[in-house]
Amino acid sequence: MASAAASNTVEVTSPEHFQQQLAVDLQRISLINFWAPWAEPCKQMNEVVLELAKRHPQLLVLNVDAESQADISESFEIEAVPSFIILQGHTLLGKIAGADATALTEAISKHVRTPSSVNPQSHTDLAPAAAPDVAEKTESQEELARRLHALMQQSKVVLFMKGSPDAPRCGFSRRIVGLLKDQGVEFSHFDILSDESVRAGLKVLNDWPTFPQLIVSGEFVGGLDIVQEMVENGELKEILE
Ligand SMILES: N[C@@H](CCC(=O)N[C@@H](CS)C(=O)NCC(=O)O)C(=O)O
Repeated sequence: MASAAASNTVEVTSPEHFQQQLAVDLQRISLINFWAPWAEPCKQMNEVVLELAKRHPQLLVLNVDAESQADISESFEIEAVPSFIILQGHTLLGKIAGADATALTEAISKHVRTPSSVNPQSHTDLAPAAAPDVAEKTESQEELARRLHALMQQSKVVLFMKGSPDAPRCGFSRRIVGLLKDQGVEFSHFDILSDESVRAGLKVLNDWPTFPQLIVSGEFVGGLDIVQEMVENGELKEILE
């Protein structure tokens, strides 16, 4: 990583290396920073992590390149970068998804300063990144379907992705943005990480389990692989005419 590392910071090079680092002291609190070199929000959070490492010398900071260390990312169910895991030994204390510097700083202060008050949680106890609000809970299936159709028709080309075109939070989303920009396609976007109902609903509506999802004239076209193929065989240009 570009920033000068603090002495309690380690760049993880393999799952074995990761395990070795944790095993040195199972009482120690560690902060795992899942990041990617291409993601703008990670650059900003890497600075926050560096400051936290300096402020708390007893903390172990493990920087994990989420894509090159995919096995580690999968074992913590990391869906997007940046994401942070706080452990004591192998015990999960917390998970923070997204570039939320305040939440990360507060969580680290809590666990590092008062280790005896730590209340370990299991994976299932963890609050989701964004708790569903009341509107989400009370939205009926019909209302959600209407909202999804409206979102899919907000402009001729709509990209449902993780993050935004300027700050994608998944490599697949980053690549489709690059493809569309290379082709000079104008599009609007929706960050599915901001709305769990939209994320789940679109998978069902479009019968497609992943993101990105590209919509043209209100119709589902495909994910990254399909769009890549359509760029190569000229079909994307045809449907945009
Ligand atoms: N091969 C797929 C790759 C997309 C993919 O695997 N996306 C995953 C990771 S970003 C996903 O959306 N998983 C479901 C989810 O996160 O809700 C494509 O062509 O678009």
